[in-house]
Amino acid sequence: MTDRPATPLLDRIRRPADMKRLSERELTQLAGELRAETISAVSVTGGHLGAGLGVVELTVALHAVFDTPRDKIIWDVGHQCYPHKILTERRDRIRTLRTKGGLSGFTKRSESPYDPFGAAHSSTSISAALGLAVARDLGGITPEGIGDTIAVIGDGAMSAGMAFEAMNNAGHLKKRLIVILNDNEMSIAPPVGALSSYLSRLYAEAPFQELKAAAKGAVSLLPEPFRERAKRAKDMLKGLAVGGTLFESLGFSYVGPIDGHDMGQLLPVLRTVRDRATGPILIHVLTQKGKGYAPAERARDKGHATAKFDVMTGEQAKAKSNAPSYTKVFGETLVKLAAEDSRICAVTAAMPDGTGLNLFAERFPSRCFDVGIAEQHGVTFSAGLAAGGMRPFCALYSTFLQRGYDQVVHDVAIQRLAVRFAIDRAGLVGADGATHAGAFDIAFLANLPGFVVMAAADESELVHMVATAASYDEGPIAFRYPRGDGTGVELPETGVPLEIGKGRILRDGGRVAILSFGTRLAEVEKAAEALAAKGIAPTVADARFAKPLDEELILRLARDHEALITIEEGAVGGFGSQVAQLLAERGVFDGGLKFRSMVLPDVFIDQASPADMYAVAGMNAEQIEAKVLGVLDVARIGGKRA
Ligand SMILES: Cc1ncc(C[n+]2csc(CCOP(=O)(O)OP(=O)(O)O)c2C)c(N)n1
Ligand SMILES: CC(=O)[C@@H](O)[C@H](O)COP(=O)(O)O
Ligand SMILES: [Mg+2]
Repeated sequence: MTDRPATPLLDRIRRPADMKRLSERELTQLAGELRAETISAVSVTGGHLGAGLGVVELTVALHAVFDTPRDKIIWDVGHQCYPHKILTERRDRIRTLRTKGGLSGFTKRSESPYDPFGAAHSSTSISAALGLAVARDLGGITPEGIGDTIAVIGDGAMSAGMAFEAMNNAGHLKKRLIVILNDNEMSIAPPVGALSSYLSRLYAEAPFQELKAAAKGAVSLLPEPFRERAKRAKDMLKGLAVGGTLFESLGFSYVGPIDGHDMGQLLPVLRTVRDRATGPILIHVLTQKGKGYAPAERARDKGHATAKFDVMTGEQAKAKSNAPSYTKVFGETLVKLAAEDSRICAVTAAMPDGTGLNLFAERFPSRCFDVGIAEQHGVTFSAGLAAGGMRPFCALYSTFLQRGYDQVVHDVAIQRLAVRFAIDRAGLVGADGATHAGAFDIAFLANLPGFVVMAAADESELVHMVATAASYDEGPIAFRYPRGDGTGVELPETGVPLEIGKGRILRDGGRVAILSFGTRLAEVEKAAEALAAKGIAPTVADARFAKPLDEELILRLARDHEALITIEEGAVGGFGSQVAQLLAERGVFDGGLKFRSMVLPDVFIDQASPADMYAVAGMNAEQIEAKVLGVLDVARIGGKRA
């Protein structure tokens, strides 16, 4: 008789309550199965792999020890939450991650009661956990009740100002609050900054943990022994001499560091904290990003984000494209310009590869600054560079620039400092969904006095816009471009600065003019072809600038056409609203111009492919065509009116 293979433990776990009776050995086994399931799922969907693999044991231990969803686990950023989703009633949908109609790649309140606070932008978890803890103590009511509130925050996310604002407040309020610092010595790129060095120094070399705990009278909080990965005793002892860790100075009890892959350390620490903690406590957990999957462990980014891949080899599916990405075009163009101009420097907030500034950093390390996840600081730091006579390019994703808005207004715009904002991931981005949509920057920049706001219609235009920004010293200037590959147009050898506030006409047509701002131009062109075939050839123009507007061009289009339609990859309040304001001010509507503005709809659009998201937004070629037919009141084939 052969032994039948045991049923995987994971198959018996639908929700955390099913884990309560498992032994430490079984929980360790469960973690192994959970890791394999996470790898298998992400191999099918693509997505954030490394961060989740690093917290598999921590996820199991937290759900085994705490009583979720009454106790609230708040995953910072949320990109590490796939194992958590598998354990919290979502395993059956885990292979729909990041797809249309599927699970979000981040935590999301509307998706599950086990996600008490949604995220995707970093460093919000401690504030949210503190808010929940205070609500609990004030008698706040939620469907599941509120027990412990636990923020799990990475070493990268911990570098952001928000995390410190929250700790400052928590140390003052002295509420029972648990912060788990998941220290894997990685952000997306290797972490930078003094805090990262400080955290490194907190690791121990010798049995300093017992010594430290004894010094604080907290030995009972610590399991024996704490020697794993111990390598930094001296600095720790120095820390003790001056009154403890930074976290203790902020009013937190500090426990750790402990090995976040060892259930034998995680479980007793979490149980002790659960049973004994009174005020705010920080547990410093050491983990390895990408843990347990060799291709991720080996990768430079530790498997931070991946396309679909072959589990056996780790080989990722490659999208075929004949065109470079906008990001690469930006990075390469800036490097060329910086070779000629020693005043050009570049700033990224923890996204050197994502913004293309890795190329700049390689070539001009002393002029490239990764400030960590610190967009607010990045903006004001750039303002300082500009005030000091440099030509800073502050390269941020549109969605993360939102973090630095007051700095854009107060530190840059009001002082008319010539900071160049390179705004990547403009418009809808696809699998990252609503949290990462670059929907608002046109509106929130174009309403600022003195700001120049451009959008590239293709990658060749982007080259010219980088050159325009480099040569513009009169004040702040921004140019936006989307995630992904360009259209394949030929690239100019060098960029030629554009005339500020001047657009261009691409096709002359008849009754209707379509004025595009940004990369919807390709869809507009397709629509124009289809319309021409129906005998309604439109005029097509590329505005290039949302501010200052090309008033002459716009007024001419309005005068010479029965209808004018604007289109942009942004929310209401942006380019179309600026045009409408101009037309209203100049009395153009009094003459009966039919005006339509195609903008992102007033909803947050969930993840899907960019094309599907733009279909939801009503902005693909067919929908542009329908808009034209509708405004001209032309019946569509099939009898439908637009
Ligand atoms: C405000 C903000 N800026 C940038 C990002 C992009 N981002 C996502 S994860 C990440 C790194 C986070 O590092 P860490 O907190 O250490 O987590 P790990 O991936 O190492 O687990 C960054 C920079 C973000 N999500 N939010
Ligand atoms: C979690 C996060 O915020 C980033 O990792 C983001 O997913 C990066 O997106 P890109 O793939 O567009 O660089
Ligand atoms: Mg990290």
